Amino acid sequence: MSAQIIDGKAIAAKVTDKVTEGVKARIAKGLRAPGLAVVLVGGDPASQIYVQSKRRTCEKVGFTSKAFDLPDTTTQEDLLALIDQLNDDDSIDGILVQFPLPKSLDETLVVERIKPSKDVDGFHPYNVGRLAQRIPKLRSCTPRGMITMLETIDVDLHGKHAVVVGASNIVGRPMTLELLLAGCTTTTCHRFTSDLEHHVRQADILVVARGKANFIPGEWVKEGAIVLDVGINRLESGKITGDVDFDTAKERAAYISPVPGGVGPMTVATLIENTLFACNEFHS
Ligand SMILES: Nc1nc(=O)c2c([nH]1)NC[C@@H]1CN(c3ccc(C(=O)N[C@@H](CCC(=O)O)C(=O)O)cc3)C=[N+]21
Repeated sequence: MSAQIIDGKAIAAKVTDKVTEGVKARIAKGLRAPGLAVVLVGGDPASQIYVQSKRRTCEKVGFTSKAFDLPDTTTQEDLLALIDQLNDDDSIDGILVQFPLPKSLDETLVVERIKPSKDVDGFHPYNVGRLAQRIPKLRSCTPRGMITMLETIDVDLHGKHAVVVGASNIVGRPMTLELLLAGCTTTTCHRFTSDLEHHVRQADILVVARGKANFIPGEWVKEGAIVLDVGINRLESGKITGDVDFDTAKERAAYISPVPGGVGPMTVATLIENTLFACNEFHS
């Protein structure tokens, strides 16, 4: 049996269509369009591609998108001053500062400076804490996007064993919190996990955010599992691949998300969804 492929690109398109409707509804009521500020510091080529895709999607759904491209030499004070200015700007509902930042800048200070109501990445400790206490407001885009993917599958998550491989602040940890909120029993694996294979083999829901091609062999995937692959690894051939050995995993899984065309597009769609939410809920 071969798994059903979870088409992240198609699900993301549905999400952004819904946001387009939401923007139109605002305009029809005489309200302003939502505004997203996208801040990029330095010229990392991968970041430039992601940022472009976010800006393009903003325009497609009718948002006002403000681009800030700052040089590598930007100081901490300069960046914090820009965030203060955007926090006070009534035409801006969401502030996205693309990560990773150049090493001279402190990502924690930056995240904590963004007003929680404009934190459309869902990285601020306030928003992560809300999720941890089952009262989410703005939710981290990649984890929330994966929950949207799971909602398209006819499966009851209650009591399912979800195993998350990776414990980063932006994906692994908030994904564990999302799955816990959804009623799963959760296991989080990380660099100190002693028997990764044992844990992965137990997973009804397997989420992998490790950043290493073919990190999870298909034979480890439980028969009938749902597999969500967050990895984006560029091979020497130029091809992009995930963290799971897709070809063998798809023979065992019931559902599996591909790379590209899986979780990645959902991240962008959720950012857009979060910006409309912030606009309607907090700023109007
Ligand atoms: N403040 C901040 N927020 C982020 O959300 C954030 C960030 N920093 N830094 C980098 C990561 C990475 N990320 C991706 C977004 C879209 C795709 C995406 O759309 N990928 C496509 C294309 C892949 C490709 O061709 O490169 C796909 O998987 O099909 C991937 C990765 C957001 N991130």
